[in-house]
Amino acid sequence: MRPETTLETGPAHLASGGGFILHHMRVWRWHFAGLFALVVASAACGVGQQVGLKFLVDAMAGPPGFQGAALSALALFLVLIAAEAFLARLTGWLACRATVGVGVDLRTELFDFLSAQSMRYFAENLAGSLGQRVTATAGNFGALVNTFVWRIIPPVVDVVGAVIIFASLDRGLTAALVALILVVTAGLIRFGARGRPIHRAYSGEAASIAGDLVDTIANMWTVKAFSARARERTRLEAGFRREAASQARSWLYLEKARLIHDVALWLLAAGILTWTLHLWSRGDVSAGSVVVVASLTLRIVHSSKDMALSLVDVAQYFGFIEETLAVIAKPVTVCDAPGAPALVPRGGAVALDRVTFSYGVGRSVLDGVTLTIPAGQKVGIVGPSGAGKSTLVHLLQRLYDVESGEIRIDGQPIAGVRQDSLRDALAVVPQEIGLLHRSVMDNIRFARPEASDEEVFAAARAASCDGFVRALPDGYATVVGERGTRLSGGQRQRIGIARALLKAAPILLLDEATSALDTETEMAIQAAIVRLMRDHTVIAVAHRLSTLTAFDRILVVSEGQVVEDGTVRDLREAGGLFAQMWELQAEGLSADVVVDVA
Ligand SMILES: Nc1ncnc2c1ncn2[C@@H]1O[C@H](COP(=O)(O)OP(=O)(O)OP(=O)(O)O)[C@@H](O)[C@H]1O
Repeated sequence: MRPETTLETGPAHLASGGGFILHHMRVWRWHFAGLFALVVASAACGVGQQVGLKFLVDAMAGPPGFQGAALSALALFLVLIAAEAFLARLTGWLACRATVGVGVDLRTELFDFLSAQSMRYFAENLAGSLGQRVTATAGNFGALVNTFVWRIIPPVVDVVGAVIIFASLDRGLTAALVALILVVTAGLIRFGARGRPIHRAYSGEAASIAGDLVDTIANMWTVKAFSARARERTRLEAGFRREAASQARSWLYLEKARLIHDVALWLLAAGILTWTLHLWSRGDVSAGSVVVVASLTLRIVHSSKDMALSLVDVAQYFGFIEETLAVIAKPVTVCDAPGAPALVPRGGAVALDRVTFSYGVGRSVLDGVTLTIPAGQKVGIVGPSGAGKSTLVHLLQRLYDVESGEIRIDGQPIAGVRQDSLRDALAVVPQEIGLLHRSVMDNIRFARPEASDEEVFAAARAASCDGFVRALPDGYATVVGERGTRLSGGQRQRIGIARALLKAAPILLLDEATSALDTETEMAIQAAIVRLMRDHTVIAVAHRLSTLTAFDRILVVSEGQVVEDGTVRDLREAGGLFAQMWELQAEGLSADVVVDVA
């Protein structure tokens, strides 16, 4: 047996938001290197314009005349403005290509990891919130790149340019500028890092209420049927308010950073301008130098106005991405053993050896079950509701790992083979048929994408669905609606059965697969299954006992144990639980009543 504690932690780069982002940026490294060079060059042109302005003012301070120094300064000024704009547009183009490219990679990898999670994980996490997180990660990455490209790198280049230009004018001025910038930057980075838990809490709250909203919308029938619109509205409103409160905390934190930054910038501008004017009054610097200092200072003030906010935004985007990784990159609890071989099907014999399982804390749902089903046998599983029948079907697919004991298919422990190969050997029709929002044809063919149209039609005929499908507005091309909502329950079941028959796997698992059908259709399908699956193993959970008469053997499950095992005739004669259930059904009562009677 493979203990569930064996965890697949996933690639190391999923351990942190930074590692995850860098890993994907590395794939597009030339794009990002080019992007960085373009942003720096474009911002440098902006700084160069201020120098052009200085030359222009200094030339104007000389004798009048539209030529020589004035003309060169004007030309420099105009060329740099055009170059800045041109480089900025190239930056935009490259940023778009790199960002959307990485967005695809990020979502694909998150989906890979998500789809490897166990069914327990999906029972614990709402699909809507998981989907929202995957989508938002690409959005957050795009926002992160945009923030760096437009709001962080340009002011940094401005500051570096200012330091270089100021150094040519006055050492004291330069030292003061560098000191102030270092203090402000260090303060903002610290402030940004301290805000991370606040932004992370907001992201968690946002994903959770988004998932809740999707869940409520998906179950709108239940909401309406129980006149719960007002109740649900109140509950969701409370969720929105909680999210709003954590959004406000996150937002106001950003505003605080803005305030600190504004004060620091005012001090910077006031100090620099006063000092430069002082230098000019002493005749140490030219009027052009005062202009370049003033215009550069204003440029820093403007371009870095949102710098504080941007740094905190970056912390917020990181917070979002890390929160997503914390949820999605959870260690996988049901995973393939390293180097696990593929299952080699040899007819479809199934064996359970002292299998014990529970869904968590609490009593065992299956308790030391041992049984052997030879290849090709047709086995019906019956028993009261909640007895553990579906759980048995789940464990055979290894949707969960058993707690103790072992399940073998054709002599191979299922925990020791690759999960995909195990599921290749099984065709399953679950209680709730999950149909995709695609055509009937695509849904049936999902089992075997290479199947011909004729094979699809044959499977549909065997599952008694060819007739009604052809009567649909677009026949086999009719789109079934989200989760198959445009079809009746019985129609969905029959498409699910056609899909499983098309797969023609060695073992067919049916979990109340015909419960929504009338008895006549149900019996016709069960007979077709027994006929078509002559050489395959069939394990069918059923409530309507009469439909199992063509089966070789019946297992009666009750309270996590197989309590009876034999043919329909044997069990009816034995006078046990099965015989009681049979009699009650013959009298028209449901099997569940037996639980209370027994
Ligand atoms: N995902 C789950 N998480 C926790 N408990 C579960 C889960 N699925 C089933 N259970 C519990 O396990 C027990 C067995 O459930 P199971 O679905 O196997 O019963 P069943 O015999 O198929 O019932 P039914 O005939 O009503 O479909 C039940 O008590 C049920 O509440």
